[in-house]
Amino acid sequence: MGLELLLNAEMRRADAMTIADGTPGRTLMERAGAAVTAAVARRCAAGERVLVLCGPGNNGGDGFVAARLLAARGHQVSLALLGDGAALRGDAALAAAEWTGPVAAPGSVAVEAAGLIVDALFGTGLGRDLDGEALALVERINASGRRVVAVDIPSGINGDSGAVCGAAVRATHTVTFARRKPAHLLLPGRVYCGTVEVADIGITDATVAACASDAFANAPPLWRGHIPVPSIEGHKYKRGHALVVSGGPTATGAARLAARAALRAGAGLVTVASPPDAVMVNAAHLTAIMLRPMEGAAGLARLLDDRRFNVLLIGPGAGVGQATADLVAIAGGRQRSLVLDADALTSFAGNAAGLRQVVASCHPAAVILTPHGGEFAALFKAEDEVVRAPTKLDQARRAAAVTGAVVVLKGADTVIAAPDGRAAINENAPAWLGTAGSGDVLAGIAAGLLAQGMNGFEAAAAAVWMHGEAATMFGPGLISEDLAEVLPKVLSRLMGATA
Ligand SMILES: NC(=O)C1=CN([C@@H]2O[C@H](COP(=O)(O)OP(=O)(O)OC[C@H]3O[C@@H](n4cnc5c(N)ncnc54)[C@H](O)[C@@H]3O)[C@@H](O)[C@H]2O)[C@@H](O)CC1
Ligand SMILES: Nc1ncnc2c1ncn2[C@@H]1O[C@H](COP(=O)(O)OP(=O)(O)O)[C@@H](O)[C@H]1O
Ligand SMILES: [K+]
Repeated sequence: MGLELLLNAEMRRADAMTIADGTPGRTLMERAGAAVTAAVARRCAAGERVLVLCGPGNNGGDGFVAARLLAARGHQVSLALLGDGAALRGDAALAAAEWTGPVAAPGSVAVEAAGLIVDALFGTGLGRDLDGEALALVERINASGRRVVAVDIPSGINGDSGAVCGAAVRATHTVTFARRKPAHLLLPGRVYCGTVEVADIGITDATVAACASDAFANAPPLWRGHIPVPSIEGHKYKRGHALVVSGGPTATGAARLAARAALRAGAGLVTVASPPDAVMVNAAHLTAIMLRPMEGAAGLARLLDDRRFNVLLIGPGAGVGQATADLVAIAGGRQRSLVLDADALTSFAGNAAGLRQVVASCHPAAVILTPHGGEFAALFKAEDEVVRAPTKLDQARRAAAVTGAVVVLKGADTVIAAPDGRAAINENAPAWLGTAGSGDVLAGIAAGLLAQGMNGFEAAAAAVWMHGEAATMFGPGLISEDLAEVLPKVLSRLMGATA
């Protein structure tokens, strides 16, 4: 199954195209119900009690199909319908007509008595917050502690944003169709889904390609072909030289974390540019990484006269204020690839337009911005269309469009967005990656990949994935210093897979 993600409207279009191409909607619903049935059957012994809760739309239709097929397999199935059976329309009405068992009202069923619950209340058609009977039912499902298989999306989760609309079913497993939706990856939706399975219901890859809008799950097939593989004929200068700007004497560690990650990610050389009063602190801790003194923006400008510095990373430990904004502006005018993180971003709080100018002055070199949620909110506080975008995916995409940079909006569900509209949602970061300094390491990995000539979007997406993978491989107890040391294992797996 491809990595494309389908928004609600795109999924509706894919359904409609498939129907127009000759597969009746009722057939799609039958396949969807069959996939749910198989998922339930894998979790329940024959004869076990299954409660199917159906809603008023086609999600409920899938539930009626599953109920019929589960009963035919010998399960004890009871079914409740939210709303009036006579109000069912289209395929859902046809599926309901084939269910010959009783249809109960939700208020009259003992949710706790079920071995497993099938949640077929709402899917991609959820139109507003749950209230009244729907809200009460979802609360009873969650209080029951029963296993729940959700059809398409746990009811109450918005498929585009992953947001909880009033309340949402906490599923143990979710069966979705054709491709995953953003809500299966974005928080909080992802944690409500349990495990997620994608069932093929006959929507072709060509139909998905025609309907999808360049949003993907972040995984190696998106960028593996761009990962630089060192050549026997190469040398260190062919692998790029990253310059990482250090903070003052009491704030040098962040730059060194980033510098080491850039070197481990494969940059041929890495130099830390240090304020003069921090040079001895940095010198005491650097070995393979080189060190140059740098006095303010004029000092940075002089260093950048050396064309071999092809990537610059500013932000970790830099301090918020005009001095850091000046460093960024100087770097921008020199057409080098840039990674801007942390304080470099906050120094442009409310001034995304200023950052846009810097990005434009780097062209055609790539610029990657790596804000966490707080830095993002500060940077874009004057850009209504960014901060008010309805989903994290939209926010990152609009931020990329506004600045012209690749934006990495971090979190457990990091979104990477390019100005051309491509976007990826990351899902491999373990919770223990949220540790002091791990963002500095991410910025360093991105700089290391850019130094080797990777394009901005691919470098950013690969960096985020490698960062998550390194943390997963290391396991709990991780501190930021550990991340770069696991990168060789991550890289050799990636390169092994290209061979
Ligand atoms: N042909 C198709 O379009 C297919 C659709 N499929 C299923 O159909 C689902 C989408 O069906 P629909 O578009 O009918 O949408 P849903 O079944 O997700 O929900 C729409 C229905 O719920 C009501 N509703 C929405 N929000 C509500 C709320 N907060 N409180 C109370 N009522 C609310 C709407 O008025 C409407 O009746 C998918 O998630 C998938 O499960 C599958 O059967 C595959 C084929
Ligand atoms: N709960 C979490 N689960 C997974 N990854 C997380 C979690 N919290 C934070 N991260 C990741 O950890 C990194 C933290 O970056 P950042 O907030 O800049 O921290 P720092 O400033 O300490 O370097 C980001 O890559 C982010 O995506
Ligand atoms: K559902």
